[in-house]
Amino acid sequence: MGNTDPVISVRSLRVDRGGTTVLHGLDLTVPDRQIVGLLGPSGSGKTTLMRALVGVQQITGGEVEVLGRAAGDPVLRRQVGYVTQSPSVYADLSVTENLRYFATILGVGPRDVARVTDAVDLARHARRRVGTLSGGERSRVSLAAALLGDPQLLVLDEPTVGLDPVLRRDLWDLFARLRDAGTSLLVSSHVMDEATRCDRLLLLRDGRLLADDTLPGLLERTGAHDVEHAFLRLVEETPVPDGAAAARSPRHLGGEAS
Ligand SMILES: Nc1ncnc2c1ncn2[C@@H]1O[C@H](COP(=O)(O)OP(=O)(O)OP(=O)(O)O)[C@@H](O)[C@H]1O
Repeated sequence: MGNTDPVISVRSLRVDRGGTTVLHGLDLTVPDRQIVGLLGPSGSGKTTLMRALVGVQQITGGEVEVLGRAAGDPVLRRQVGYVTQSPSVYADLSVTENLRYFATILGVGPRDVARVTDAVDLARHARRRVGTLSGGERSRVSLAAALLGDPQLLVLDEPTVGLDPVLRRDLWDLFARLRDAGTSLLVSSHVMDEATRCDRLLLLRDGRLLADDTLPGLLERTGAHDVEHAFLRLVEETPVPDGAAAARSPRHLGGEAS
């Protein structure tokens, strides 16, 4: 893979969950060494797309390529770090104990534990049990675990949810440092103002991509003054596909399997 190749390339991706189509033929790319924001309301399909990228989601159709390989290829295990929405670390172990445990699974050494502890600025809490840390500190432990294999790509599912503005800013500063050090990041959020921290944006709604653009490009194209209004304009402009209107009618509400 050359330096200018995208780190993620998705073609005609379709995913059905519980008998319902939740991703409707997505086409998108994520460039190397950028922070790409995956923005969309709750239920728009962000987690499903991320699961497909890391190879844990069964897909109905299309192709998903990550770092030049099919998503889920075992070689990608160390090259792609994935942080899910729910905590993936043990509350009753210390920061270091957690990281040593995941380092053993990945086959990396203690030097990497120290490296990632410093990267997320948790050295002073290294001996604290994770259960006693704040929400933001706990998120950083999960992120540190994802950084252990020195991944080329980080896939982060709503990492700032529930954090106060200061912690959110600190975490976005950390993402920018990781990007500057050569990592590519795909970060999902339903907080539209986090768009300002991203190099590019993917706007998702009801399992369809409304935009794949930079923030300035998106604002210019829609004539909106912020991403929230750009999103609303795109929703107004986008024709409702056949079947989608019926699927949203009250008769169908609550009838979907989960
Ligand atoms: N296991 C499942 N079975 C059936 N439908 C599911 C399942 N998991 C998710 N869905 C549905 O798929 C759609 C997309 O869900 P997904 O979790 O990908 O959205 P999201 O954008 O990540 O939402 P949030 O921001 O709330 O996490 C939703 O309509 C959801 O109800």
